[in-house]
Amino acid sequence: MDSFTNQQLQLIITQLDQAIQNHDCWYKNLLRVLVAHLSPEETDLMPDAHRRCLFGQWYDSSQAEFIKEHPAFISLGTSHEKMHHSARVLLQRITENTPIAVSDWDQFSNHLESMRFAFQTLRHEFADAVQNRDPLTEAQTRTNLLTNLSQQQALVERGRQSCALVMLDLDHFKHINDEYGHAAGDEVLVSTVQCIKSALRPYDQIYRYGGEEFIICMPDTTVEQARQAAERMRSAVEAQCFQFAGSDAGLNVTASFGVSALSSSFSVEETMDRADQAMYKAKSAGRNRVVVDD
Ligand SMILES: Nc1nc2c(ncn2[C@@H]2O[C@H](COP(=O)(O)OP(=O)(O)OP(=O)(O)O)[C@@H](O)[C@H]2O)c(=O)[nH]1
Repeated sequence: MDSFTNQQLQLIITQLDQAIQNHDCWYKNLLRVLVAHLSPEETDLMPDAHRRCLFGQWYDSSQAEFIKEHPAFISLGTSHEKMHHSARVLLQRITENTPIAVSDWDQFSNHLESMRFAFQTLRHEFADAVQNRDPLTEAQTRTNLLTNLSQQQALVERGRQSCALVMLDLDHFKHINDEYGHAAGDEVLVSTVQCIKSALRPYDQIYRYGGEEFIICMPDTTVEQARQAAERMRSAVEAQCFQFAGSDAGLNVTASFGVSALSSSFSVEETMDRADQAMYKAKSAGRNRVVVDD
């Protein structure tokens, strides 16, 4: 979800709502045809009926391109296709003027239910992502931080994977606000989060922990790998160059990083504390550096 912008998330929610509404209309019409033995829509009898309905057209369109790889979206497509195939079986009975078998109706109902469940799951996931996002930086808020970290710790405890936390804080950020204004400070925050996200893997998660402090959860990552990643982030942040009124030569910002392993030896809260302490050691040692918790 972190790879989607808020605008993309909002757009997909609107499109999903529209798709749900369209499907309800399609379903009402299907019932009408089945109950009153009317002639079915020709497109509903075609083997690729799932591509011809309004939802199918949207699903295959470039509008939905950016969520094509999302597992819940793929599962929605599968259940939608199955639902159309079983609806076609029912409609064929109407055209042949033969009774509908209860098993065929049950199969259709089950596929319809799975499809509606997939719709709701996807919508909920996207709405949840929007709700738990910091509107300025689009990093996640702290709402699900402890729950998500506890889940990661459970995987670590079962020996499934390693996991590392990286705490980072912009250096002398107050000076940027004081010297160039709050809007300039905001721009630095937004750009820095973008810059850090582009250095992360899709399943790493970045949370806004405080004003200019962020915490990154890196699943399947050892402390050494996290240190190297933090080092890459540190130099990417430092390479940014901002142009604000009064900063003719361009303004560079830096950040200090603390790295700690999420293990069974310490609680999630203690691990965050240790990453925080490592980050403060980086500040005390001169800032713009990465310190690993020892
Ligand atoms: N523009 C902007 N500033 C923010 C936001 N949230 C917090 N801040 C500012 O971030 C600054 C943090 O300052 P300090 O805690 O003194 O830290 P610092 O200046 O970065 O100094 P060090 O951390 O010691 O390097 C304060 O001036 C806050 O007002 C925000 O959303 N936007």
